[in-house]
Amino acid sequence: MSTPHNQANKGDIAKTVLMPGDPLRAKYLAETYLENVKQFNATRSMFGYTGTYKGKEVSIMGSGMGMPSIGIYSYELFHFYDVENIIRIGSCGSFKEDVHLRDIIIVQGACTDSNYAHQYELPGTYSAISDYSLLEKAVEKAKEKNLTYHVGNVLSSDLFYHADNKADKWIKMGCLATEMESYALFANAAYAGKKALTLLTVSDSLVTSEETTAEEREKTFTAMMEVALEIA
Ligand SMILES: O=P(O)(O)O[C@H]1O[C@H](CO)[C@@H](O)[C@H]1O
Ligand SMILES: O=c1cc[nH]c(=O)[nH]1
Repeated sequence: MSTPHNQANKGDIAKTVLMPGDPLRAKYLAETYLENVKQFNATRSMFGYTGTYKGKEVSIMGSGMGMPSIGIYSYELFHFYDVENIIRIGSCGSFKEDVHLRDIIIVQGACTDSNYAHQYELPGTYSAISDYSLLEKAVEKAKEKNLTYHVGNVLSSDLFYHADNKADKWIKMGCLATEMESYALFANAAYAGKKALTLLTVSDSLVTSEETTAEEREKTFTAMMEVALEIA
């Protein structure tokens, strides 16, 4: 079998998939950390790999940028490839003075400016949250590794470049940072009865305007990658 976006056969993909937005971050992770690696997807250059980490089977696949993109890939993984857990490993822009470059955010919930949940025709507003068992494991691992981490709410935005800066209102509501995928991932997991979590590394700050390079975002957010691999 295959889908329009994934050339894997059923059985090629592990029960747990780590998903960076950047397919080159997926390639870097697979090449750096996995043993017995097999590439299962290259359609649209959205690279996907399965291998073992400390003897445990795990897959890594890019999600692309934004909710429509992760919406497609995660839907297919959950519904057509029997994937049980997806752990997004992404970058984000900090909203807070005390959330510094390279800190880790373990995402508890995601707010959004998108209408992704409109499809469910709910009689209200859907709150997208991560799976608590995965979140708890990530917190324990981050503590064990003595990492600087924050747990909380983020904004999943349709926008990277905002015509009008409305961040202040999200900051007032307690969002720690902005990224572009978690709300759709959590909603897809809930709809499929599966589990999802997002780990983020702060790549830039909307407070101080500090930023990391594209290459740093691809290859150096290893603390987050290692937490994800350890709990997979
Ligand atoms: O680094 P990734 O995982 O792609 O995540 C963030 O980076 C992209 C924007 O540069 C968006 O996808 C955003 O969510
Ligand atoms: O979506 C994102 C990701 C990183 N930095 C941002 O400002 N936004």
